[in-house]
Amino acid sequence: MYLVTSEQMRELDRHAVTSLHIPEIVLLHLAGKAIADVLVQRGPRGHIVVLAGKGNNGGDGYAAARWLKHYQYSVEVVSLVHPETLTGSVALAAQSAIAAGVPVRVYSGQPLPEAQLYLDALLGTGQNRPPADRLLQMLESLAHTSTPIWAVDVPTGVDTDTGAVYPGAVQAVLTIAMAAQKIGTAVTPGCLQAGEVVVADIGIPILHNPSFATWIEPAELAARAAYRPVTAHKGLAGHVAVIVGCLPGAAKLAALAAARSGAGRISLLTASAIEPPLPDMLMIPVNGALRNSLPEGAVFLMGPGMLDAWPIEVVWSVVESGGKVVLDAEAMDAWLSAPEERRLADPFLAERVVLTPHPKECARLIGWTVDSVQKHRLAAARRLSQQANATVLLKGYRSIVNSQQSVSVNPVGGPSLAVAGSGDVLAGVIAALLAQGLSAYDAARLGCWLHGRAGDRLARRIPAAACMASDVVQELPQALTDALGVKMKSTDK
Ligand SMILES: NC(=O)C1=CN([C@@H]2O[C@H](COP(=O)(O)OP(=O)(O)OC[C@H]3O[C@@H](n4cnc5c(N)ncnc54)[C@H](OP(=O)(O)O)[C@@H]3O)[C@@H](O)[C@H]2O)[C@@H](O)CC1
Ligand SMILES: [K+]
Repeated sequence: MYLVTSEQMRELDRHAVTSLHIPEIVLLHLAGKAIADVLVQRGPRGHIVVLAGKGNNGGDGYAAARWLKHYQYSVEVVSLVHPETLTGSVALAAQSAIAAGVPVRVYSGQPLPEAQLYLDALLGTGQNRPPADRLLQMLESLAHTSTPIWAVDVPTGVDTDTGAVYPGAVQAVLTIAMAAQKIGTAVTPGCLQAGEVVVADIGIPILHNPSFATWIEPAELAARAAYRPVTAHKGLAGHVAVIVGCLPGAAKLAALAAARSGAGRISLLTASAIEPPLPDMLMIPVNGALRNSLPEGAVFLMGPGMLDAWPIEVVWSVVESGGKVVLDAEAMDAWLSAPEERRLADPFLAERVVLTPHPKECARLIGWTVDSVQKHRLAAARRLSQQANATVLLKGYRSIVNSQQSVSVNPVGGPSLAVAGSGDVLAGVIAALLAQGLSAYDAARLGCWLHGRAGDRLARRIPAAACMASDVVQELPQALTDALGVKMKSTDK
């Protein structure tokens, strides 16, 4: 499922209006009907107050009010501007609502009328600045009400394209998105304002565009990675080589996760013996230079528990060896410390190298504050992907995977994963998927989905506060079953 920006949505709207000859007012009426229909199915039966702005988002609101009136609801509109000042399709939608008997009041700072539900049709994809003046005043009074709010398309005060949240932003329990979900409501912090998002089909075709962001949908990726012919042997499922740092526990967790995610063979490259030994893994002792011990054709995982155990040049030589690589923790810093011409030398590096930063690491690597990374997660992931010339998985709720022009958002995962060692598990899963033939982008996408799903499964049995990273490893086989669609649909969170 696609996640679109305001510009991409405008392009789709334009296509519907100009190429398919669907008048804009028809789209507004269809949007209004879609909103009213969701309300009939899921909303309260009492008085509905529609808060309408001057643009087409307000037009959707007027059209919804007209439909609600038609369905014999008690409904009124509170408008930010005088209806006579409206122009174009929104003016037509307002006239239609008024003609149908919907009362319209102009907001001038008075208390909002009591309601069972407020419908936020103030601003949608046209918002281009933080709310101010009268609008901000209305938003502040909304912030103090306990009445539920549903947002039309995008909650007012949430940036459609970045998910940034402005002061006063509407806190919705439900957002009804027209034709496609807007990306700002899929990523944090915007998704936290949007509540549940329902996409309404109002007849606007979603023409495929390779630059659309998408939700991660695991079924096809999982089927590719997990396919085993009857003649399968371990050599078909690749080899993951985990390079052990000074904290071997982290590498062990990653190796166990790789084993539970389908890697055919797993080796631990270590300078000192690991006790107790892991029976399912091969220990490769490193005596002298690491680069002389690297097994051929393996996918390398560096970073978990590494601290500064290996010199920077070792990380560079592993990345430049031509194989697939997962870099986490300090190994990412080592790669980013390579001179730019070295980092950018291979134009296909992002197809085989994955970085898995959490927000603090991402901030350190691109020189932003953690706060700016968290407010602009899409931009931060893109920046790091460009700077590192690699696929980047920015961890955290609604993880983002960015590879060159492609962006995906992970719909699953939650607080049970916020535990030490969880990132090591994730890195191990991704390394296993790379070993099974997925590209860096696909392995990062399926990896974070499986990891998130394992965490969500765990959360059904154990409170998030009591989850351990090794518990997540135990859930990985079931998460893979889910991804393959055997038990649950991919969209079932
Ligand atoms: N087009 C179509 O075919 C369809 C559209 N649809 C619906 O229309 C919505 C998009 O409508 P839209 O483009 O008219 O923008 P909208 O969000 O209503 O804003 C209006 C104007 O407000 C202004 N403004 C901006 N920020 C502001 C701020 N902070 N505080 C105060 N004012 C601010 C700014 O104008 P400015 O003041 O800058 O001149 C802006 O132009 C979309 O989300 C969907 O709901 C769908 O039903 C399908 C069919
Ligand atoms: K809105």
